Amino acid sequence: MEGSVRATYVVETALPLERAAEVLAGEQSTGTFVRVARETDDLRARFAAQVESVAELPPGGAAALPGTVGDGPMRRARLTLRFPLDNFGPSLPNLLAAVAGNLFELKEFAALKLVDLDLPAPFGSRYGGPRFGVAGTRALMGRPEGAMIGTIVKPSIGLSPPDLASLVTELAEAGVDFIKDDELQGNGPSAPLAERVRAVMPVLERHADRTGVKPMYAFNITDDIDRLEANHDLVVAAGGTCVMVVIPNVGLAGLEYLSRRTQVPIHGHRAGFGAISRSAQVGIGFRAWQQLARLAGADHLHTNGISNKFYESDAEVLDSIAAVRAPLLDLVPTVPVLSSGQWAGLAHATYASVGTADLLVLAGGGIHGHPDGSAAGVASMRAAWDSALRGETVTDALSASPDFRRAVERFGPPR
Ligand SMILES: O=C(O)[C@H](O)COP(=O)(O)O
Ligand SMILES: [Mg+2]
Repeated sequence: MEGSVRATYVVETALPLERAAEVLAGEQSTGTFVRVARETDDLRARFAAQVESVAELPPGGAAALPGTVGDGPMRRARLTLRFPLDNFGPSLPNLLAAVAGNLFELKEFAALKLVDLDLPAPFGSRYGGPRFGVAGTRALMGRPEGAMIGTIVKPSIGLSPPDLASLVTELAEAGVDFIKDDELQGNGPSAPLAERVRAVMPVLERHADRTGVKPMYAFNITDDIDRLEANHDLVVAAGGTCVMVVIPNVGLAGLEYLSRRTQVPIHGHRAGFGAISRSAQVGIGFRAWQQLARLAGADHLHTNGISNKFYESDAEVLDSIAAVRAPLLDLVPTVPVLSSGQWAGLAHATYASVGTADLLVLAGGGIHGHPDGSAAGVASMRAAWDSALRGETVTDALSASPDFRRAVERFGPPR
């Protein structure tokens, strides 16, 4: 099969950098720790991964990964390997064995993080990517332009289905575009998926009959793979227009399985992603990972937002949003989902940095924690985003919107 995959890593090692790169390339393609009998030059020429570039970086200063060997000074580098596509074919699980497999355990490396991927066209042919993306999501939620404003049900767990129905009624009347279950609310016995669907969908259907707009509700259908289809069907049969999965928990193969069958957009939550990405010394960076999630079918993908409650800096968040918006193998564009500690006061700064309204901006605490309640929280978000999109200043927005002014009393000064 023609073509190759380029994988870029940030590594740290006490070995000479070129030697370390060769170890990595050999171990992850044809080789092992010694040259073996049938590893002919011809075989290596066809299947061995090639070192494409090694660029030294300033030292990172972080502690070496456990078990690292070597006495020499640690050197840090960005290195790119090229893997023949023939080694694994356009299969995401098998690609991962090569570009993100045993290599994390090699003792020659004090740091090793996969930071980017360049995948050839056959991946786009095999994986359909998002079925709905930005345009399909906008059409279903009845928001042809402007920022898509959404919320997460909070409290995350504990609301009874009738309480949930009453919250959804308030949010729909306030003009929210999107509501989602929290990732913590899956199919627990206190509020099973089927009961949540039965509570929420009649509210949204009645609202749609009255207004012509059905806010999108992402039901969290995360579960074992053999339950995903039935969970999806339950939502769709009741008129639901979105399903959510926690991608690290169902895995790329689970997401892909669902994507082949789905009749509605898939909201991709990234809870757990921090375990593979937070360390600068080991794991997979968002630029690489988001490509896999998009190929496997994520219509919406969490990127965090600026000034979030997690560890990522604004620069990292903005890079993640840019990564999701960058074209990938002719796939339909995925919607970046800005979530985590978001509220109205971040709208102007976010829009100034990203320059697009093709975003799903979610505020949980930032809406339900509004001093005047959830509806006022939605109104504050809408006022701030509409103002930002009109090119006004935060001060303009504050003087025009009492709900935004009240939000500031609770959440502090806007950015
Ligand atoms: O699932 C999410 O995206 C988070 O629960 C965000 O919640 P928050 O807006 O209250 O931080
Ligand atoms: Mg959450």
